[in-house]
Amino acid sequence: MAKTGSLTINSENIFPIIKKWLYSDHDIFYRELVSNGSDAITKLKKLDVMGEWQKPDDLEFKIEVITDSNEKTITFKDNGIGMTMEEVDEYINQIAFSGAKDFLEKYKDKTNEDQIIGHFGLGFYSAFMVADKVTIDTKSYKEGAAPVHWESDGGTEFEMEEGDKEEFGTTIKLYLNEDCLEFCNEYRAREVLEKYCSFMPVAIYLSNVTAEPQYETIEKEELTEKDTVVETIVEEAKTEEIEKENGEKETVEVSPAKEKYKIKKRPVAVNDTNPLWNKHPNDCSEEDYKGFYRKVFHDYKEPLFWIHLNMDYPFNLKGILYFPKLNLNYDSLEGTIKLYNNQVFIADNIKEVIPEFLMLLKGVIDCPDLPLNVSRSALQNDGFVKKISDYITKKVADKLTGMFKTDRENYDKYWADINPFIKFGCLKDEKFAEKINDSILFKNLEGKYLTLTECLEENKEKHENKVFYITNEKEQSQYINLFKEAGLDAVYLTENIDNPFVGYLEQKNENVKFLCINSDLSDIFKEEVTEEDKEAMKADVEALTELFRKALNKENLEVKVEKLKNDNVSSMITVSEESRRMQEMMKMYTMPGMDASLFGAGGETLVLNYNNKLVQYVLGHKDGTHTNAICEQLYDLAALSHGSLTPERMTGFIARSNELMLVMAEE
Ligand SMILES: Nc1ncnc2c1ncn2[C@@H]1O[C@H](COP(=O)(O)OP(=O)(O)OP(=O)(O)O)[C@@H](O)[C@H]1O
Repeated sequence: MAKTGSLTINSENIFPIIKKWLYSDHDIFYRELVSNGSDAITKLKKLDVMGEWQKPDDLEFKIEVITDSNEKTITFKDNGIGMTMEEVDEYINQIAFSGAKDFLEKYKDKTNEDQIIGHFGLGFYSAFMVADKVTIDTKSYKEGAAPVHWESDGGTEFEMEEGDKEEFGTTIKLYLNEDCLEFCNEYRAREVLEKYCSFMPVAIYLSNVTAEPQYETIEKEELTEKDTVVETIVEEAKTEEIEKENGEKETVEVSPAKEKYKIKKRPVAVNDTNPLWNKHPNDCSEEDYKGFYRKVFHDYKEPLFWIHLNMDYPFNLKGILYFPKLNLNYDSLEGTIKLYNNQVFIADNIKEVIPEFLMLLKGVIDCPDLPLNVSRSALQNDGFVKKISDYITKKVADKLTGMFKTDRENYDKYWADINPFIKFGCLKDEKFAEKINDSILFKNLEGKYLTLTECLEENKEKHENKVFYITNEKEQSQYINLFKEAGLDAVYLTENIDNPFVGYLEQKNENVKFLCINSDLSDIFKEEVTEEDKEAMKADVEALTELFRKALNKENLEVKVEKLKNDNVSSMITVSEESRRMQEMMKMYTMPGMDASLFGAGGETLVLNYNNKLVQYVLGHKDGTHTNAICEQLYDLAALSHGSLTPERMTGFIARSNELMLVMAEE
């Protein structure tokens, strides 16, 4: 007698809502049905271990996914625990369907922002998102259990009767609706299975009933009972004719006759049932880690190093985090952290669980204890989730500080790659910052990597509690040379992140001043000037200021005249530290194309070297024919070595340079 029933869900409202909910990842039913099969097998395995059931020796636990594009169906077949009729009634008719109802009630008013992590909690019912009709054929593992056939058209009414399934386990067949036919395409199926099921604990085999059968040839001794032989291939012995010493020819056998078998291609599981993160770190080789990285992230560049997370208490968490090799010019600074729940993929980069700065890394995290059937906003406020996230942060900091202490050579080597990550971490996470503080490095002019303490110590004599830094090696090359000549040191802080990071450093180290290398010319470059000298120069300074202001048509130009030790330097531009930072901020916050000088940035000073011959020439020939041109040229040269010229000034500079050369040529 067939049992029929209907659901108390109102079908008019459930489908539009659930379909909308699944709009972004409606492939998720694959994961739900495969993981139900995997759970059913895990349960049976447990019964075997407990001695309540005995696994037949020749049984291989597996899940088969069979696509049929002619019939427009997908079949999920497991040899797990199966269900009796009472169980189908309870688990499917009541629980699965009522789960759908609860879900509907809870989330019907929610928008996409409040997505449920990984969409857990709907399980079997998700089949109806893609299928018009679903059938279940199941048979419990229990002795003498009767098979059950269940079917439902549309997911609101069902029919259940005794079925004809012979082996224990469950087969679920989805008759896809017209909008979702893509899912019975074998390649699409493989793609989805690889996304969600790559590391599930039970072997998953995908097959396509409409595909041409595939074969492979094996050696005779490789044949196993599971193979289906289609043909026996007899390879004849191979012979060769050789010439004996006495000149006679002889035929010898080089390889004997042998038989090979053409067999049906052996199925290959789509998943790896024992992912590397589950193994003990001592059992994993460097090659294992690198291979796993390549396979999961399809990144041909080798990772720098990695952290194997392995925690049982107070919560269960396993995973591997890789520090990727960054190519700052081309790669966006975005990594991928894949989150799993008992080897079932949930989603990438769930920021509620994984600290934001760790998203620059690549890795996998499997945390079976995560409460995933709640919304994202609830996760954010969950104390347990916070503990997980703190644990991961701590482990990462420990790895880095450990390496700094015991393997400084490599740490120095990695610094160029890992520093954006560490700096971002310092800005984002106070606890991380605290731990990592003493392991932050600065690359100096000699290319050595120093900590802040080391840096201050080395330069104590020359510039106490001051750190000069370079933000752009090319633009600041003139200053770098001056620093080198004077035996001064500076550090490279040239990444985008360094701009906010300098602010952070100053905040943390109140007594240390951080100055951009072009912010002011240090006294070390200057000759000592007595008060009398200053008095004597005063008129010249005024004259030069006026000359340059006039020549450049810049009334407010700041001009400073210094006696620089290096008399080859004629002119330079310095930008006060405050103005430079202001400009950086402008760059970050103003619209592209907006001129930052509109906001009163500037703060430039033209420094002229009193010891330079050209400067002296200008002073001696205030009304000379070329004086104006020289003034302009000196300014442009200073601006060029400081950065760049505006398009107008560049055009003028090129024209003027040509004219000056002509003057030289005509002399
Ligand atoms: N392939 C299967 N073999 C045996 N029992 C199954 C199978 N699929 C589903 N069930 C039973 O039906 C129940 C309901 O399944 P459903 O997928 O809706 O929810 P769930 O797996 O319990 O939870 P989740 O919502 O997290 O998936 C399961 O708990 C299980 O007892």
